[in-house]
Amino acid sequence: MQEAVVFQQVDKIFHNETVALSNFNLSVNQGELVCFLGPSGCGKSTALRMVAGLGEPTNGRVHVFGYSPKQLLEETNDIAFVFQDANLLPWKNVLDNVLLPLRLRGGNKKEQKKEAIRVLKMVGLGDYLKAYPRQLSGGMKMRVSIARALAAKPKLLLMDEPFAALDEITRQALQLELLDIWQKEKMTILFVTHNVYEAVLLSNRIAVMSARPGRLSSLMDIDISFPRPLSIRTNPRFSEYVDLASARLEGRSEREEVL
Ligand SMILES: Nc1ncnc2c1ncn2[C@@H]1O[C@H](COP(=O)(O)OP(=O)(O)OP(=O)(O)O)[C@@H](O)[C@H]1O
Repeated sequence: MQEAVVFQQVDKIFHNETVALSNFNLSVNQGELVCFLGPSGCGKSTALRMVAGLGEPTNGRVHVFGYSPKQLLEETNDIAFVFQDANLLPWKNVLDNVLLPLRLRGGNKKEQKKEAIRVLKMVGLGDYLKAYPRQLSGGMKMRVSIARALAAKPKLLLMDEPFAALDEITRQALQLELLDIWQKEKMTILFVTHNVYEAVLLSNRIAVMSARPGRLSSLMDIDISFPRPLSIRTNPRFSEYVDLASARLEGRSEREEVL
């Protein structure tokens, strides 16, 4: 299987001498959905931002599809980013928000519009193309943000706690939609969360990180088949993975773990 993202002995030390990552190693294969799970401040966002070309490692290397992230960002549309904040332009309607990055890039306008409408329908916003951000709920804004990322047809989607600010029902709906989209579009997804349930529901692998300075403390295969309906949460195997991930997150010893 081809590697999508590789962290090789990555250290990140900020100017104020904060050591955010120390000897961080991880290899993600194409088509995987990997969650970075770790305590607050352990360097999850720092790691993700480096993959997006927003910040360089102090030592070590990050490569994406064999290239440096900066090169990939400048020369291709292979990477898209979804943040916790939907970051929509309030004076543009839903369709235009999704179209904006495509328009900036140039190309066939008709095709771009067709693609923007396709992804907006996929995230359940087909009836809201002309609505403005102020007319949308938090969950709908996040859907627009996801649609905007998908419209670029990225090979790699980076998501930094995209559902953290949402209520539980909306969060669950979007988690399932994301899994559905991932299966349809077959891209690689890196997803940052500190929510153990979310990590187990979404991931085919979880990269558990230790408290700062962040290292990879454990890699967990989540061996539960897709599609995963919400009812999976009542499955004993799901609970076992949640217990195991929690134990690893808290740094408890293997003997105390459930699996
Ligand atoms: N630009 C910066 N300058 C200095 N320190 C920084 C900078 N960005 C992040 N840090 C520090 O690096 C550490 C890791 O931050 P990061 O945001 O990557 O953690 P995180 O795991 O994503 O946290 P959270 O789950 O709370 O969002 C933190 O101690 C943070 O204060």
